Amino acid sequence: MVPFRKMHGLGNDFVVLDARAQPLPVTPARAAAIADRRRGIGCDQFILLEPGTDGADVFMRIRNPDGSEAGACGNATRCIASLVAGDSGADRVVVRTISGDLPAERLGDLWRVDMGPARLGWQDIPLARAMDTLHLPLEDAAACSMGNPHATLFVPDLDAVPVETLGPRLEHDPLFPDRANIGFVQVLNPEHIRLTVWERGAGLTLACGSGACAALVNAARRGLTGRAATVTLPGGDLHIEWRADGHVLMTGPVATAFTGTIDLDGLPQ
Ligand SMILES: N[C@H](CCC[C@H](N)C(=O)O)C(=O)O
Repeated sequence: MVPFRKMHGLGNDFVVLDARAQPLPVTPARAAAIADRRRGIGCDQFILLEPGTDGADVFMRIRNPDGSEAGACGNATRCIASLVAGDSGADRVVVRTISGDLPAERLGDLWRVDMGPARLGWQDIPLARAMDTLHLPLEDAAACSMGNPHATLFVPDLDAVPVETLGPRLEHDPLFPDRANIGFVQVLNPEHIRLTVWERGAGLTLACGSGACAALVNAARRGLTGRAATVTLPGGDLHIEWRADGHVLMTGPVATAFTGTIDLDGLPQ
């Protein structure tokens, strides 16, 4: 039996397994089985902690409920920073992902993460061919990478958007060879936007940290907001700042819902 921790950031929820002390046999199929909300524990992302090396306190591997691997997860980064800090009492933690190192810092009850630079080139996202990433020939979306692919659509009324039909259609559009996370944004004012995200490999979530970063960056590139704003998601608020050096800072809460144990050997290979 292996202990797990169920955490969430604004209702974007995670099952966390800790393989820092010894490796755990978690295949993509097993991660998907754990993420299943009826047959498993249930989560938007499955997180495996591996040992940190040279400058990183921990390595965070991220899987979606469909078993696919993700290069970034903002809400999980805050949760994992607080979990790792809980061991040592540290106020600063470096979380390494397959997309790079993410320094995180405690700010009272909240955690702020340097999510790295927003990448704006069409190859960075990636898109299928060379084009202006600020105006895609697909619903006039804007795209950028936060270590994972994001497209942002600007809409006048978020409540009128059929996210559950449009989301999966755009996620799988041939314009996105690696698929994409699809964010729907309503700009309330230059310091405040609303966002709902249809996540690649996960579907509709209550919050998406990297999606909030991408939404603010794309809104600022369009001149719809300044370089810092509150992003209101269905699960609550994040504060996002696109720093002058291109790095994006995300600030928000962390929570543990419960802990338990799971029999990995009982899961499909
Ligand atoms: N919930 C995460 C993003 C998961 C992204 C994943 N769905 C992908 O395939 O890139 C966040 O807070 O940033």
